[in-house]
Amino acid sequence: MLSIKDLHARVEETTILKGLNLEIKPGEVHAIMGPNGAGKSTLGYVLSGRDGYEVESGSVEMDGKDLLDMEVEERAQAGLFLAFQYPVEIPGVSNMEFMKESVNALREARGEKALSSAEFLKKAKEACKQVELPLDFLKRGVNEGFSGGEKKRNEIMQLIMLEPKIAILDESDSGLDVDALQVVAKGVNSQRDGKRSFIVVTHYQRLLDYIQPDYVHILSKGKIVKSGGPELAKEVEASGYAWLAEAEAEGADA
Ligand SMILES: Nc1ncnc2c1ncn2[C@@H]1O[C@H](COP(=O)(O)OP(=O)(O)OP(=O)(O)O)[C@@H](O)[C@H]1O
Repeated sequence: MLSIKDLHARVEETTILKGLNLEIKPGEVHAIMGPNGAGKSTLGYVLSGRDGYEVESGSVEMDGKDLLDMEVEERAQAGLFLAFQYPVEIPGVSNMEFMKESVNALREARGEKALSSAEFLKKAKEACKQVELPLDFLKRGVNEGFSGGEKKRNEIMQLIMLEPKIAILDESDSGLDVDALQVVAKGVNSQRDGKRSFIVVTHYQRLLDYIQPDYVHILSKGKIVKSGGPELAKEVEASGYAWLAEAEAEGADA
């Protein structure tokens, strides 16, 4: 589904991703952990085609198509969903208008019929209920005045509505209280259908107690240096990242 090969990318003059490889098959959940500044958010931004992030070399294919060659909207139309670490506010545009436009644009791109207002509202109400957001949120400006936890619930609501093929959730546990964390995890789990894939960027093992990943990867200095199963997240929780520096020192000595 998503195949990242030897990806090198820079922001401004600094190369951040330095040979990143990652293969994601349909239905898989991959957790990405790693020290601050490792390049985790950069990976999400590069995949989503954010301005200012320049690919130097390597390739990213989604369902066999060159993702890096696509415009931002084309990436979304191809089925990529990126939940930003700090979702943007769009004052003056209601959540409802924004979501309806987005959902129908994607449905059109998939060759599906646009949802009528009534159909959209029904689906949106169900999604709000699922993430425990009051319906009033649909009338508010996009992310306007939302608390951190509300923004995250809103993102998961968008995920449920947009039905992407692959979702990248960045720092999904940042600032979330335990209840919100569980709501987010429940929302994600409800979208796991054996076909949809997820990349979950997290610092904390506790999120992975609720969202069971198939694979855990450690990103350090712009590349994945270790991959394993859920037990790898438990190791990180227990012993931090000191072993990374030791492994690098050993590598340098060898
Ligand atoms: N505009 C920029 N100009 C120069 N360097 C940048 C820019 N944006 C990000 N960086 C650098 O890129 C590196 C990787 O940042 P990134 O946010 O991807 O790390 P991260 O692994 O997500 O970190 P964290 O866990 O702290 O969120 C950092 O050293 C950061 O300072």
